[in-house]
Amino acid sequence: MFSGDYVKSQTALQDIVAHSGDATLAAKASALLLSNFAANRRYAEAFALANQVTVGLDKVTDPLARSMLLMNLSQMLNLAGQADLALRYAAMMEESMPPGGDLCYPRSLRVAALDTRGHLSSTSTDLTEAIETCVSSAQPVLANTMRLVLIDRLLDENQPRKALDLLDHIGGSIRTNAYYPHMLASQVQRARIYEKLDRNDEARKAALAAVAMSDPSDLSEWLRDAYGVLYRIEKASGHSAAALNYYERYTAADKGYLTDLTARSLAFQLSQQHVVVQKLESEQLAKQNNILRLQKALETKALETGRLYIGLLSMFLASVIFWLFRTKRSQLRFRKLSRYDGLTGIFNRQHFMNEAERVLRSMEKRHAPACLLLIDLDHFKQVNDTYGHAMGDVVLRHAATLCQQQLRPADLFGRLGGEEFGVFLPGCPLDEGVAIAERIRRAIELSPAVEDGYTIVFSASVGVAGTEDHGYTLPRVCREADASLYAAKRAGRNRVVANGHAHECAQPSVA
Ligand SMILES: Nc1nc2c(ncn2[C@@H]2O[C@H](COP(=O)(O)OP(=O)(O)OP(=O)(O)O)[C@@H](O)[C@H]2O)c(=O)[nH]1
Repeated sequence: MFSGDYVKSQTALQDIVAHSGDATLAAKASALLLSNFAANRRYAEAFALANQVTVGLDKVTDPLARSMLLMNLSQMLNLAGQADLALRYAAMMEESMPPGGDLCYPRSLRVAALDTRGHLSSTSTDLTEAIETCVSSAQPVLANTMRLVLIDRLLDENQPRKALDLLDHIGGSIRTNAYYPHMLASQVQRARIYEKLDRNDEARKAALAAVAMSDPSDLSEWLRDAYGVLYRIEKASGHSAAALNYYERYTAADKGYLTDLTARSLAFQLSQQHVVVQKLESEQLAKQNNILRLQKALETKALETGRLYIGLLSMFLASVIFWLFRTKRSQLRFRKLSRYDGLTGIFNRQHFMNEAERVLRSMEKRHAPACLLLIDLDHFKQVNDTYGHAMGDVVLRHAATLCQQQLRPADLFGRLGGEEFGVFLPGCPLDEGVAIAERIRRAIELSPAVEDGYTIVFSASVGVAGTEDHGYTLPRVCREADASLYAAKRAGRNRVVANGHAHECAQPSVA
């Protein structure tokens, strides 16, 4: 790079940045690359790299690498007219200097930034201190840079004599160091000084020397100023053609310089825009991520809540179903209790009567006959008295079973109380009813209850009444059947009586 092969040096530096794997080395290479891009007016790349380097600056701990980066950043930003930022980097560089470090660099950077800002005068302490620091730290090139700035200020302040003294003073050093920018700058300044001192021949000579040592494509302010001096001198001398020629060159150089200045500034602004856009994009991305995260959390919560609701609903439904089931079971149990006799499991009196009434209505509509049988066990008290109440229950259950065996599914059968049973035979004429009553009586007579080694022979009296004789009024039919039952009892028990007429009579027998 120092020998002027910028392309080769760029490739090498970029290779180091990308592949060295050494952060310190990469930082130093980046710093040099910044200089390289700036020197070649590749401002867009320079500022893009500057932004990149700024982001990673915290991680650069090596003092030399860090100060190289800070120095180049300060220079770059100053080049873009960003004097405040350049000052900040210069200050950072000075702060990070190890004790005994060379303060010439940060201070001269500070002066350069103050100069860009337009806050510098020939008496500024920053300027004089920077010159002293660079002289005492044996940095003649930087010391001369500061001195040339001082000469510039003296010229602006119309102190050409002082400026000339200083220029003569540093002339030897500039020639010795042979640093091209200084050689050019000192020639241009000499031309300006002589112009101010009305020493036009010397001014022309100095300006022509500056032009001669310049590259015609150079966009520096120095070349512009040299043409400016030449234009004004030729004009003052009345050399219109020469004056016009220099004026054209002056304006071209000025335009080139301003274009370059604008290019730097635009490149910087553009790079800042990229940074802003990137920041916005990453903020946007962060926001989107946040929204997605929140959405996910919300969905998870909704899912959990949904599950909870489903769980609660299921529990609620289960308890309702259970409750309904229990209620239904209780209902069924109560209905059974309210309809059936606890001992024998057949209809109780109430239910028997209700059902008999209902079926009787149906028979009446169909003009079909029906019979009512009232069955009463004979001398049942004796069974209880002889064998005990529990045995009496056995006999009652046994009697119920025997009766049921003689009945059809459509027949109604109930326990009307104590040892009395009722049978309602729908569609059954009286003679058939009597026959059934007789079968029941005989079954009871012939089937003693056997329990605990006892055989209990017992009998029953049956009263029969039919609709054919007594109509379809249940109380009446009941009354008639009861009368027949009473008749059967009075006639000696163990018999069937219908309409007051006894049927077959068997031997009364209680064991
Ligand atoms: N073991 C038992 N005995 C009952 C039950 N209900 C009523 N009894 C008894 O049945 C007997 C009925 O006696 P009574 O009304 O004098 O009639 P009976 O001894 O059968 O005489 P007749 O009907 O005139 O033949 C009483 O002793 C009652 O205590 C019952 O559920 N279980």
